[in-house]
Amino acid sequence: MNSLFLVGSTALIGAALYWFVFILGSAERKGKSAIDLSGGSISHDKVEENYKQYWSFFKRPKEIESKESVPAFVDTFYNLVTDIYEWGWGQSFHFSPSIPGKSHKDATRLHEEMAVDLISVKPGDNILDVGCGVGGPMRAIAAHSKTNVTGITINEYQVNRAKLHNKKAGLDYLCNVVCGNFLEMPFADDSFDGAYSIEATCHAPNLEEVYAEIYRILKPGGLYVSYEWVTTEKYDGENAEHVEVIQGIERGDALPGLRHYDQIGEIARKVGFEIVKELDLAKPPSKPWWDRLKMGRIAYWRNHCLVTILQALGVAPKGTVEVHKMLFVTADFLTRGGDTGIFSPMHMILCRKPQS
Ligand SMILES: C=C(CC[C@@H](C)[C@H]1CC[C@H]2C3=CC[C@H]4[C@H](C)[C@@H](O)CC[C@]4(C)[C@H]3CC[C@]12C)C(C)C
Ligand SMILES: C[S@@+](CC[C@H](N)C(=O)[O-])C[C@H]1O[C@@H](n2cnc3c(N)ncnc32)[C@H](O)[C@@H]1O
Repeated sequence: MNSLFLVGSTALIGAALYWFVFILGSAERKGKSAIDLSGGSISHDKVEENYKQYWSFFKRPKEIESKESVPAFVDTFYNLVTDIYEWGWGQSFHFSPSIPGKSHKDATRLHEEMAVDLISVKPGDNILDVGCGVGGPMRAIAAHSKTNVTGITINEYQVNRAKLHNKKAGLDYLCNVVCGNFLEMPFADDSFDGAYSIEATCHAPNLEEVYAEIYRILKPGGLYVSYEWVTTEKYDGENAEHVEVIQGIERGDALPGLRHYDQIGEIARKVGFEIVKELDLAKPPSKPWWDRLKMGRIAYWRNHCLVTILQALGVAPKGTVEVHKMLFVTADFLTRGGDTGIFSPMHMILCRKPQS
């Protein structure tokens, strides 16, 4: 009787643990498990120190405004968050409008495919992914368009992750990744047929400099599309709640300062682009992009427990719990930005480099 009880309760605890770790929360394939969480290119014992260093940037706002220090600050951020993003969100580090009846994975892919459809490229063309992360969009875009995609990211750890995923997906013959700064790209003038950036150029202290670089590397007549993070027409700089939400988003997402939506077209024109189309993809009839963040709340709590246990066991580096907490708080600011309509992560701008 006693041994039957023991076997029964062990099986029950095992099943509960399995449910807690593997079933609870989003069911998407992430390709990264909690036991592999690292600090990117930062060594295990330096993660906590680097997290403190990340926060110290915000104590010296003048520094994150200077072009020279921003790439290092963004690089540190992505060393700290890349594994957590992949584990808890997937290989595409961006938002997309919810689509009734479709999974997050499908909605994400459709949002990515739309970018390459907009730049009207053909199979065999060479296109650039500006700020490519671990390459989720790049792989979807290469598979959909059969173009050769080169991705650039400032973070070396992401380069290695992206290359590994490209190989695993059998797409390394179309996808190439380089480590570099999008403010000074290692590419020749007029060398790409098209370019896109998905929620990446918001990290630039000066948008004009990235747009000028993209303009330089595009062939005349080439198209560039960007999904920009912006404050909308609803944002009021005198409203304390608005300011709190936007500052929260900037601090939790390594942003040197969010731009207002009406600055984007102006900057693109200034560097020489013709504006083909400009539209906030978050606006109705699109369904809320922030629904996914709201629905993930139970999973975040589960993740917090797991990260705490793994850090206590020495499996996850010291500092991981703090980084996870920061993201938890950021998710709330982003949701408030969406609910109030003062923020959009998908202000789309489609530009052409003139023929002459
Ligand atoms: C474009 C950028 C990144 C956008 C999003 C991909 C990420 C913004 C906030 C991130 C997350 C917040 C909460 C995390 C959660 C607490 C954790 O358990 C699992 C991962 C999160 C869901 C994480 C995932 C990625 C984000 C949604 C910026 C940086 C310009
Ligand atoms: C939020 S992620 C988006 C990644 C990818 N576009 C996606 O949607 O999955 C932002 C990306 O921009 C890159 N990035 C930010 N600043 C950069 C810079 N100065 N030079 C190159 N890449 C940069 C980051 O390294 C990261 O890969």
